[in-house]
Amino acid sequence: MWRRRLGALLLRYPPSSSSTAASSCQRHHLLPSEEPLALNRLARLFTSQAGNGGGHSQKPFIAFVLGGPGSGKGTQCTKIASDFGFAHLSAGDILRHEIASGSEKGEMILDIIKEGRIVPSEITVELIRKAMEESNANKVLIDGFPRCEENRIAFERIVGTEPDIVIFFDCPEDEMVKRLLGRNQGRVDDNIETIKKRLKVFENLNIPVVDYYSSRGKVHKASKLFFSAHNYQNMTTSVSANLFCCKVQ
Ligand SMILES: Nc1ncnc2c1ncn2[C@@H]1O[C@H](COP(=O)(O)OP(=O)(O)O)[C@@H](O)[C@H]1O
Ligand SMILES: O=c1ccn([C@@H]2O[C@H](COP(=O)(O)OP(=O)(O)O)[C@@H](O)[C@H]2O)c(=O)[nH]1
Ligand SMILES: [Mg+2]
Repeated sequence: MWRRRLGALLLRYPPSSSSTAASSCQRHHLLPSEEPLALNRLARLFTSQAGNGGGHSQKPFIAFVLGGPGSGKGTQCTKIASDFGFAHLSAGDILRHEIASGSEKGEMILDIIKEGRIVPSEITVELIRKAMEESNANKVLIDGFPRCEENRIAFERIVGTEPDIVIFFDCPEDEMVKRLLGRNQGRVDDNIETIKKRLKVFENLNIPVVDYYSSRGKVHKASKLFFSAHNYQNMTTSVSANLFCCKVQ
């Protein structure tokens, strides 16, 4: 793993396309703090990772994707993965896959998910590490992880690296509840009792992770763009590009 370079992204999104991104943001009336930086900043972000010498070119570019339950992480990751050529690793999906395997570990994970609690870090990190290795990708979105500071510390210890960026979906609680109740995927945790618990866990344990990475200048916040069903249905490549550029100062 960690072998291929990041150049493909730059070839696909040269700085000259920045006017498309800018006009797209104007259409969506971003607040000043959420205005996109030029696309060449995005290009620089990736160039600096790709050009960081032998050591760095051997590890993938890692984006943690965080946000409350129902904030749109999975939906947007699918788009970003297809627009930017990232592998999309959803921590929740990986855990549900373990449940489906019928293993003893899976039974324990199911009990935890039903209650909206967080699965022990060693289990999740090991499953993510394996999935990263199997994907052999040079750009990875890790969706819905780390859920708490202990998760974050375990990832850094076991995988031996930090994320390059963190994308944070900042969505109002009432909107998240509405979306979860309408998700219709037959999930054991999309019921109002568990949703209330998940929202508490998000506030108390996940927000500190966002704050930690904010203080390290790694967080890119996406908010207004993703609230309306209209924007959601009309999401385009340039909007995904803006997402990467809305950096929290
Ligand atoms: N911007 C949006 N507007 C309206 N509905 C959305 C939007 N983004 C996602 N959804 C819907 O909300 C639900 C939760 O989205 P999902 O991507 O699964 O969120 P998360 O992974 O953060 O829990 C899904 O049914 C999805 O289709
Ligand atoms: O790193 C993770 C990711 C998920 N979960 C558990 O899996 C559930 C569903 O996670 P997922 O990311 O699928 O939910 P989403 O936020 O996308 O609705 C969470 O509530 C947790 O119980 C966990 O323990 N650790
Ligand atoms: Mg999800």
